[in-house]
Amino acid sequence: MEKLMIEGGHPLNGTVQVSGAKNSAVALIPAAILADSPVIIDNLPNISDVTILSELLEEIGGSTNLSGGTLEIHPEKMFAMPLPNGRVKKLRASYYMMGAMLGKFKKAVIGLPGGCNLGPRPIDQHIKGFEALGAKVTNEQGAIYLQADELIGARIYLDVVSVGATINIMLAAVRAKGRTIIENAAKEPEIIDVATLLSSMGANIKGAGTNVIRIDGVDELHGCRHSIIPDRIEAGTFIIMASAMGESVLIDNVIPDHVESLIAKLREMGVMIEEEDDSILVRANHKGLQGVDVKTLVYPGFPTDLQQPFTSLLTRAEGSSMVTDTIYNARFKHIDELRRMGANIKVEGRSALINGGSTLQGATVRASDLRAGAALVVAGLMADGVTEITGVEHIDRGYGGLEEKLIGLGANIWREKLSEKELSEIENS
Ligand SMILES: CC(=O)N[C@H]1[C@@H](OP(=O)(O)OP(=O)(O)OC[C@H]2O[C@@H](n3ccc(=O)[nH]c3=O)[C@H](O)[C@@H]2O)O[C@H](CO)[C@@H](O)[C@@H]1O
Ligand SMILES: C=C(OP(=O)(O)O)C(=O)O
Repeated sequence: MEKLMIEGGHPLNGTVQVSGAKNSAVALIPAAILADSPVIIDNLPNISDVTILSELLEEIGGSTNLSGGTLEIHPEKMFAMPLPNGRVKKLRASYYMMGAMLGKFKKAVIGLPGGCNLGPRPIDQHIKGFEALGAKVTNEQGAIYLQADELIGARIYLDVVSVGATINIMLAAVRAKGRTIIENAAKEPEIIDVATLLSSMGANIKGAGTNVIRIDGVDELHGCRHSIIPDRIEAGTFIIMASAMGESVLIDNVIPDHVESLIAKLREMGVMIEEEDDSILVRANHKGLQGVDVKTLVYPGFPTDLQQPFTSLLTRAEGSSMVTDTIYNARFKHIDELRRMGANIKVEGRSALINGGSTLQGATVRASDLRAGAALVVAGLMADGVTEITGVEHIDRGYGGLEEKLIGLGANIWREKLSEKELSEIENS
């Protein structure tokens, strides 16, 4: 196990390339199960979620070849191998194996997913969708058993706007008989990306990116080649880092529309941002930043996945700020760690109240989840002295080549192996 070390206070300058989107990649890889011939996915991020999903495809009899951001998937020999335990627990997106295997084999056994611990993350809307399509779904000893004689299109209204349920139902419905309509669907760009891949495989999907998606089932899906959209959350994280420590930072390979809610808030704070076709330039504001209030919402609202790194930035803004997470009310595990670094933040219910203007001090802190880790990296870049971040495995789920990218911008960041003593402290905590 390793820890990230950051010597704070170095200004950031230069260009950083954004990778392909994690939350697309983790749906596109399982989607390949539905094809009858090879699928090639380009622009994959170099993250552990991608590696684990590729291994899961091998567990069910597929063959995969991952090289330099391109994954070739051969689904021809895949079968409905039960996956009640093991790798499925290591990430959230293994739940997409349910929709894809149900769609292809009409049956699946998949353990309940892992992923970031953000408080309760039920999958009742996924199950409601599978049942509406005709599957019998049971939960036995922490695994979901799905079985259908045949899948028949249905009208499904989601009680909660859910990215995962929208994609999972699409995956199950593309090879169902007849028409499926998903109402109150999520509209995130990653949903459009998945629909684009499925359409290239021969699926018939209309309305992805709106709140009503219509799917006309087809008998067969074939292989194709697809390139993943840029990661708006990684891009947003670098935009936040540049807002905190940048002199002149170009974030390249980003779709500015996808980060509009973040850009609007940063401009309100006084950050100077220029949008180009597929890049964003952040320039230093020497007059200082102002605090703002922000509420996370479903897309196109402010993304919950940027709430944690944005909170770190607000510790350096003048005045008070309130951050409210309406998607995950317990997504505040980074706050205790930021306090250790000298931040003045109180959590009340779903909100964090930040008294800004603090100069953070380097400290030993722990990333409890992926974006908490990103928040601590932002804090470490701003802090006086050295910050040590453990829990790096969470950060590696979503940020490929983070140190290299930050070193390229002028940060002083490196990895060290944890000592025996540090390992035993973590095990006993
Ligand atoms: C792999 C992936 O793409 N992860 C993203 C996905 O997670 P995920 O797909 O798990 O998140 P959802 O959009 O499903 O969750 C949104 C809200 O709906 C609730 N809910 C969800 C499903 C359900 O069946 N019942 C239910 O009540 C959740 O508890 C949460 O409060 O979207 C989240 C919200 O943008 C992001 O933070 C995650 O990065
Ligand atoms: C919550 C996240 O990921 P996951 O849903 O994969 O746990 C995230 O990417 O911020």
